[in-house]
Amino acid sequence: MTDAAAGDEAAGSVAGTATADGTDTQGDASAAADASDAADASNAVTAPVEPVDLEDASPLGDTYHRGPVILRGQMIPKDNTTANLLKPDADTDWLHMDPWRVLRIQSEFVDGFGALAELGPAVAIFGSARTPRTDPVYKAARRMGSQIAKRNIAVITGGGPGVMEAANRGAALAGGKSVGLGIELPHEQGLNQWVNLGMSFRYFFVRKTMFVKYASGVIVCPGGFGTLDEMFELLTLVQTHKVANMPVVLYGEEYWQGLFDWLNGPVSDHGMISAIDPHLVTLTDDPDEAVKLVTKGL
Ligand SMILES: C/C(=C\CNc1ncnc2c1ncn2[C@@H]1O[C@H](COP(=O)(O)O)[C@@H](O)[C@H]1O)CO
Repeated sequence: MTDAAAGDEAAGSVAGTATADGTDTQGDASAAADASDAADASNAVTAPVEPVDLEDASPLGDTYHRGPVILRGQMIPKDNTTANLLKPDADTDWLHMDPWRVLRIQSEFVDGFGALAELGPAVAIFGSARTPRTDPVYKAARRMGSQIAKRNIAVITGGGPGVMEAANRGAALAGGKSVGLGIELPHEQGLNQWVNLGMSFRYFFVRKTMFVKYASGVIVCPGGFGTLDEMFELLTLVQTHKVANMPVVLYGEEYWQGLFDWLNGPVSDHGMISAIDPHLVTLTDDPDEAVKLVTKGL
């Protein structure tokens, strides 16, 4: 006999039901009597017993409810959710399963929104994690970070090395808000030392949401897959009107020209994109012009 059945017997029901909690109720035919019994337990002793319609009883025995799902016979679990909750875990596999992961993702969104809600106007600077400090692009990114901060606009980067460090460095040394939204990567050192408001994310997609939600313009410096991913995500969201139109400035004409020739050439000729709005994406070699363009509406 299952726990559920044992509970039903105690309740004096022929075809009782058991909840996922392991608390038992009587069968459907006596549901109304159940409700009034619950309202006044003392009446339950003296109230006349309602006749149970045996026709309604399942030949499979008790019904076990788990939310909208019902289980009968051999499908009824031997334990119940409350017992599972209270049971000490020898096996921790559940920690790595999707339902639990959903809560971690949710908490990352909550932390991110909480950290950035009062940031104010901001511009994101994307670019390679590998740019050496001696590279002219590093110098340019540092200048752009500084110029943006001097306009009282926060600078948001991926918080890593290379272009990210340069932009954060410029912003922090200019006395501005220098935001680093880092990503947890094995063997990586974490946020660069020039970040004064930082958070490390486990999930790339949560972190990308933060860039898009809190930046009102973006400067894209030369970079690889990470930079391209961030730029194309933004362009896709703008194109599909999921986010408001915002200036996207590509720093480094020679570096980017080939990609945009290809987009405006074969990709457009095959009808895969409509012509790129020249107001949306601008290429420049001048860090000051990049800053002017990206901060125009702020
Ligand atoms: C691979 C190296 C460092 C990785 N560390 C990163 N930290 C934070 N953000 C990163 C990192 N790597 C990539 N990103 C993000 O992508 C963009 C740069 O990627 P790319 O492939 O180098 O173009 C950047 O905007 C970040 O948001 C080397 O030490």
